[in-house]
Amino acid sequence: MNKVISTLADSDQYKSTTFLAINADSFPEISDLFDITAVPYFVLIKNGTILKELTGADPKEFVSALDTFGDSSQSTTASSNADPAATISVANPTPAPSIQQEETPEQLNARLEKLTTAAPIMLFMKGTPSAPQCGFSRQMVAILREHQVRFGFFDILKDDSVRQGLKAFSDWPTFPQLYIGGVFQGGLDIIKENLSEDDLFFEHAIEEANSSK
Ligand SMILES: N[C@@H](CCC(=O)N[C@@H](CS)C(=O)NCC(=O)O)C(=O)O
Ligand code: FES
Repeated sequence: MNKVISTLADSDQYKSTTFLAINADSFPEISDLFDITAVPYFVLIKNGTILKELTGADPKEFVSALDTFGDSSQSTTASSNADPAATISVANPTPAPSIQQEETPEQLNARLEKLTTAAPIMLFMKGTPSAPQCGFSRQMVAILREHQVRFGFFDILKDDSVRQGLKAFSDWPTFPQLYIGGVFQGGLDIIKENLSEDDLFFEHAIEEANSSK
């Protein structure tokens, strides 16, 4: 999405749009303001009003939102994103369909597919990296930070469908859960074990994910 955003920012078509990217961890007051519970997260703002909030890495959806709301008048798009070596930002989950329209298992599956690939490395955790709600999630964040791994996250406490659905999706009953390149890697114990066998586990897993694209 970083590439998508910078391409759009450079194009003439969106020259009246301001693209801003922040590392949510460095600006907790902004993350709090937008109630960010996942990352990456995008907010479309015009004349001080939030028009749309998006999560996940879906360039088509992003451009279509821009085209729906953007016009030649002044508009601003804030995109959350991160500095290298820092935890990323934010986000409300892709909102589940409204209550009248119960989410079907297929829709949930599609949503999980998107969420698990929303960033190259995605952590599904209890709480947020800056405020983990469980020791296991806290430890996973500490390990990722110690290895200077840049990651997106999703707070499963904010969405019970994702919390329960992901257990079946990954065939793993607990959180935290780490995904690299959309591939489930394991929970805390597995990641610790992988690191004890290979200090460069993250680098290798990322390489593997890139080469199988
Ligand atoms: N040994 C586990 C620890 C994680 C764990 O036991 N998580 C529990 C308690 S936080 C959990 O997610 N339970 C299911 C749930 O809360 O939905 C690991 O390696 O990740
Ligand atoms: S929330 Fe109780 S052990 Fe994680």
